[in-house]
Amino acid sequence: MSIQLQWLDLAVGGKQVCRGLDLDFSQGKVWGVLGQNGIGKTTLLHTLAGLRKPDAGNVLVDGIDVSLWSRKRLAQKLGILLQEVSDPFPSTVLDTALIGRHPYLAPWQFESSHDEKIALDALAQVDLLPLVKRDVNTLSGGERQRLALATLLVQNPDIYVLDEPSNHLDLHYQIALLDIICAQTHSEQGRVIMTLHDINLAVRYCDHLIFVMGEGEVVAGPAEELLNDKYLHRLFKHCLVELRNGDYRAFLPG
Ligand SMILES: Nc1ncnc2c1ncn2[C@@H]1O[C@H](COP(=O)(O)OP(=O)(O)OP(=O)(O)O)[C@@H](O)[C@H]1O
Repeated sequence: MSIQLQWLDLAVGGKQVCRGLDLDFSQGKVWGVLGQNGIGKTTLLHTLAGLRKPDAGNVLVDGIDVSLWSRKRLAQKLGILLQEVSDPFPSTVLDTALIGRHPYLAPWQFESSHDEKIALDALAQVDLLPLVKRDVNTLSGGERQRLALATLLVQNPDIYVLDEPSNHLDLHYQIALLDIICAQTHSEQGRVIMTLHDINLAVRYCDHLIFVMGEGEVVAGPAEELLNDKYLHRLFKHCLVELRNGDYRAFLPG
């Protein structure tokens, strides 16, 4: 499946996020969206997932405007991790993970043992099997984030749109979960598009980057073309020092 932005204009809260943005996500597998707090990264992600209308231009999924897809068909192709999840109703960890199967069920159809096996496999991947019967409202922040990512694995879309997937996760789970999610791009259609604040996670995982600079300016391209002083200093409004050890690259605040 393909996803493209065509002449996208987007503004929120009086701020221009992008202007005339053209982008074809088939050029890369794992895309990182970076920029300062409040610059419009979440707004951009919500727009490309069809949760918000652009001011002008289009988001095309398989060549069709995202607003014309049925939510159910779109959910089989594209899954989004929101920055904050809320659980207004009591639900177990397993029942929450099973929500990922809803795009594949008919109305009023109950989940089968096959659906449950898919959910249990995903919960095992994020080390939540011991907690399957727990109420989601009792989970820690990191456990809840692992459950949200497991629910997306159950949904199994081609395109993962992730708003700060490393939120609440300790170092071990940041790497473990991003390894699992990025491994989903092995198929021809597989894509990950994620906002990140940690430049070193972006260096580690992203082959393409989108820098949201402010006042409508967006720079996008292969990571190796964008990871340089010219852009990073402007992006972070802070000087960064680059460390290299063979192929390993890291950036520290100067
Ligand atoms: N409904 C709204 N009304 C007014 N302003 C809004 C609304 N929604 C978002 N904003 C503002 O739009 C700007 C962009 O918000 P957005 O959540 O896209 O930023 P972000 O780059 O994801 O930020 P962060 O890194 O802090 O998560 C922010 O200044 C936010 O306060």
